[in-house]
Amino acid sequence: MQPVLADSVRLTDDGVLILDRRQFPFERDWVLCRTAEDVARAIEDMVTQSSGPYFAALYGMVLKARTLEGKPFAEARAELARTAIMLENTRRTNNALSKATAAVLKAVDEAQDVTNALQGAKTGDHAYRAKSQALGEHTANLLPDNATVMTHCWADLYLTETVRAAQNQGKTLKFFCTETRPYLQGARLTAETLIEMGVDTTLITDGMGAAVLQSGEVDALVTAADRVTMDGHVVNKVGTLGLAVAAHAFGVPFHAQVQAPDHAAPTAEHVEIEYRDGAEVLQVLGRPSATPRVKGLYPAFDVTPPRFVTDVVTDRGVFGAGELDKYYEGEQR
Ligand SMILES: CSC[C@@H](O)[C@@H](O)C(=O)COP(=O)(O)O
Repeated sequence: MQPVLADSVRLTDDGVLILDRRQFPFERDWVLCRTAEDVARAIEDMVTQSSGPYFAALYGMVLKARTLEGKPFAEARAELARTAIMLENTRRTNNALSKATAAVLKAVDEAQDVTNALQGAKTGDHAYRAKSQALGEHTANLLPDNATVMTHCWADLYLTETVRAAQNQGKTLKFFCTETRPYLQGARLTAETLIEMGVDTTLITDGMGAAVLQSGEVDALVTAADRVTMDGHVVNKVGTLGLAVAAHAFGVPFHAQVQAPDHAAPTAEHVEIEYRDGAEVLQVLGRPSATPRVKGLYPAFDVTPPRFVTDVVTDRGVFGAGELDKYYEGEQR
C-alpha cells in the first residue's frame, strides 16, 4: 500500500493540491495553490515539508508556465527563471528546491518552449522517486535481519523506501522515532506512516534519544539529510547532531541518507542554515506551550561533522563520509 504522504502534492487543472502536513494525521485537509506564488507561500508556511517542497516546486513551475503560454520565448523564459528563484528562496537549507526548478528549466530550454515545463516536472518527479527507491535499498542492505532503528524528523520517501526494501528483503524492523519539536514531524508524520506500513513504532521525546541509544536496544541511527557537503558534513533537522554524537559515543552506526552529496558545497560554511521565527518553539500545534514572557530560538537545521557519521547512503550506494568524491567519479560536471 502506498503511504498517504507519498502522494501529497498533486497537479490539477485548477492548481497544485497540497496535503496540509501541519495538521496530519488529525485532519486530512488539502490546500489548493492556484499560482506559483501560492505554492511558495505554502512551502514557507510548512504546509508541506521534507521532500514535499521538491514536488511542490516542480508543479509550481508548471503553474507559472501555464500563465506564460503564447508569450515570446525569451520573455516567458525570464519570467520562469524569476519564479524559480522565488521558489528556491522559500527554504534555503535544502537544495532539492533548486534541483526541482532546474529540472523544469532544462526541459523548457531543450524544447525552447514553456509548455514543456510539464514534461520537465514529470521527469523530475520520476527521478526523485527512483533515486529515493535506490537509496532505500542501499540503506536496507545495511540493516540486520531484526533491526531496531532510531530516526529523527520525517525523511519522507527516503524512509518509506527504506522500510519497503527491508520488508521485501524479509527483514523485521522496529523503530524509535523522536517527536521533533516544534512541528512534531516525528510524532505525527513518521509515526503515522511507519504504522501505516506495519512497523512496530515507539515514540520518544527529543530529550530521550541519548538514553535510548545508551540502552543498547538500537542497531542503527538512520536519518535523511537536507544536504551533505563534499567533506561529509550532514545538514539535517536540528537535533540530528545530538543523536549522532550520542550514537557515536555508544557505538551505534549513523547512516545519513541523501540523494547526492552537494558538489556546490565543499564544506559546511557553504550551506545556509534556515532560522525560523523563534516564536514557533513557544507553541505546539498552534497552542502556546511556554510562558509568553520567554523568547524562543529556532535554527531549523544543524550540522553533524563527518567524524560522527558512519556513512552516507546515496542512490549510487554507500560512501564513507571522507570519500564522497567517489559519488561523482567518471562524471563530467
Ligand atoms: C528528504 S530530506 C529530509 C529532511 O528534509 C528531513 O530530515 C527534515 O529535516 C525535514 O525538515 P522540515 O523542516 O520539516 O522540512
